[in-house]
Amino acid sequence: MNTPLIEIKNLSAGYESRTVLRDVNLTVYDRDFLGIIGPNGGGKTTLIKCILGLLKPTAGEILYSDKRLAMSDKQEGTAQRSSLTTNRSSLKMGYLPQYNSIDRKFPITVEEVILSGLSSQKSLISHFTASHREKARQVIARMGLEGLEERAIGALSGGQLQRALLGRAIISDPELVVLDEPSTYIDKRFEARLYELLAEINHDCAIILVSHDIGTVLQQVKSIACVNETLDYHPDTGVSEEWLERNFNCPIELLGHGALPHRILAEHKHGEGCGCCHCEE
Ligand SMILES: Nc1ncnc2c1ncn2[C@@H]1O[C@H](COP(=O)(O)OP(=O)(O)OP(=O)(O)O)[C@@H](O)[C@H]1O
Repeated sequence: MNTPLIEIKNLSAGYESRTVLRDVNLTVYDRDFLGIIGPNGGGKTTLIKCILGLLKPTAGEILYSDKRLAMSDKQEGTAQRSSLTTNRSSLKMGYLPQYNSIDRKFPITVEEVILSGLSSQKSLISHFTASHREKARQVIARMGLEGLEERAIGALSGGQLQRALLGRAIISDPELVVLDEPSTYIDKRFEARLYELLAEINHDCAIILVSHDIGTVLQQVKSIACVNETLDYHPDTGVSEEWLERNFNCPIELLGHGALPHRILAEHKHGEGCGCCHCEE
């Protein structure tokens, strides 16, 4: 997993005149499983938007892996150039957006949502082929959505909709999948399956997972970054409570609880720079 897929250098970003991210540096590797945690409003989604090209950074740059560059150097026997480029489309990415950003009234079925993950593989006016539909059928089965193919997304439960959106994110066999809070609205039964699926996908695809659930994230990922205006990267999951507290500006304790560790916040005064979830409620 030593080949960089994405290199973020000295990135700053924000909205109008407000800077949300400052001087962020991060490398995401081939088959990495990077967890992104951080307090509410710390800039996690903003970072993802920059990676996906939905928001232009105000400073710095993002470089993306281009396998074709590396391949052509190999075939031509020329010296290997850097296979990183500023061209975002050189890297195949899938994206599962935050649940609350989805318009559930949009008249589209489960099968259509999943197929839409293959839109870049056909022209705007051509139809999906039989092999596209077969791929969608396999993804629907993998997501446990059989029987719901023709159902409109407005008539799905929150968990079913999340699964349809995850199907859309992975149907194109991306090199990187970005998941923003994937377990929100997913029931406990499917949450275990979700992490199994992610482990399977991770055999040949890198994953960036944004989550508030620190305990679960630490169990699943290979490396971790905390975003709170700046980014603090940890190459493995052996983070200390001190590391978490420094990054969250808030006391945090990690507890072992059965098979799943979880977090509690130690007694503290809410407000005034405290970024803990409770203060947002
Ligand atoms: N489109 C926007 N226009 C203006 N400000 C925005 C916009 N989107 C986000 N922000 C602000 O930028 C800051 C960072 O937001 P962002 O969504 O990146 O944080 P986050 O870490 O993902 O938060 P959460 O954990 O609550 O999802 C917040 O203060 C938010 O209000």
